[in-house]
Amino acid sequence: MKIILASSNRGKIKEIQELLQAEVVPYKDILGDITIIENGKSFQENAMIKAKAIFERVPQSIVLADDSGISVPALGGEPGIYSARYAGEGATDKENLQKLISKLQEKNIKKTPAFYTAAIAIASPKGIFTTHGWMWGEVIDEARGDRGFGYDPMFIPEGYEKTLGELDEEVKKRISHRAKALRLAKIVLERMV
Ligand SMILES: O=c1nc[nH]c2c1ncn2[C@H]1C[C@H](O)[C@@H](COP(=O)(O)OP(=O)(O)OP(=O)(O)O)O1
Ligand SMILES: [Mg+2]
Repeated sequence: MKIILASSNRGKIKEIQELLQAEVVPYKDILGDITIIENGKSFQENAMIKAKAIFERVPQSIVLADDSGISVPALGGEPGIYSARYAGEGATDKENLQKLISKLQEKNIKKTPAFYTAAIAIASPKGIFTTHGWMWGEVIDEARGDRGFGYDPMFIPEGYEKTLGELDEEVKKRISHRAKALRLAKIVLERMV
């Protein structure tokens, strides 16, 4: 079964290709660049917007989208659904990470609880389905290590002492928000054939 991935984030594409035991093709390989406006009010809405935008252009296919981000309760839940544009529209991963580090530093917070959320949407001829996954841990006021992507160098998962930038990639594959949401998505995909 071929799955079209409605994402242009390389870190996500790599993780999803490794986690789903199926042929996963990024939409850009089929359709080229498309601008999708993520103006939903939740991770779930944004995942559905992305999945539908690609499905409309390739009907009869199976399209999977991921909308995700990190939330810090001590900062009122920031950046949440705005994670990709925290440092402004078109900001890089490094700029967003630096902005979150600066916010913690401004408040003299060295370490505070945080969680990642992933919403997966699957658009298919059988309808649209969504799943979620979460990963709890803490964020720190500096970046350590260069594994993973996005906010990973400042995120320490619960039960560990190192950041996802430092930990073996196998750890993230086992416990991440995306891994958990994809485990549920696989159950949906099994019923597509
Ligand atoms: O496991 C993760 N490890 C580190 N950072 C992460 C992770 N998961 C999401 N994030 C961050 C990256 C980005 O700042 C935002 C996702 O934003 P989001 O709109 O879903 O993705 P995106 O714009 O990068 O790619 P696309 O929409 O094409 O899938 O949250
Ligand atoms: Mg996005």
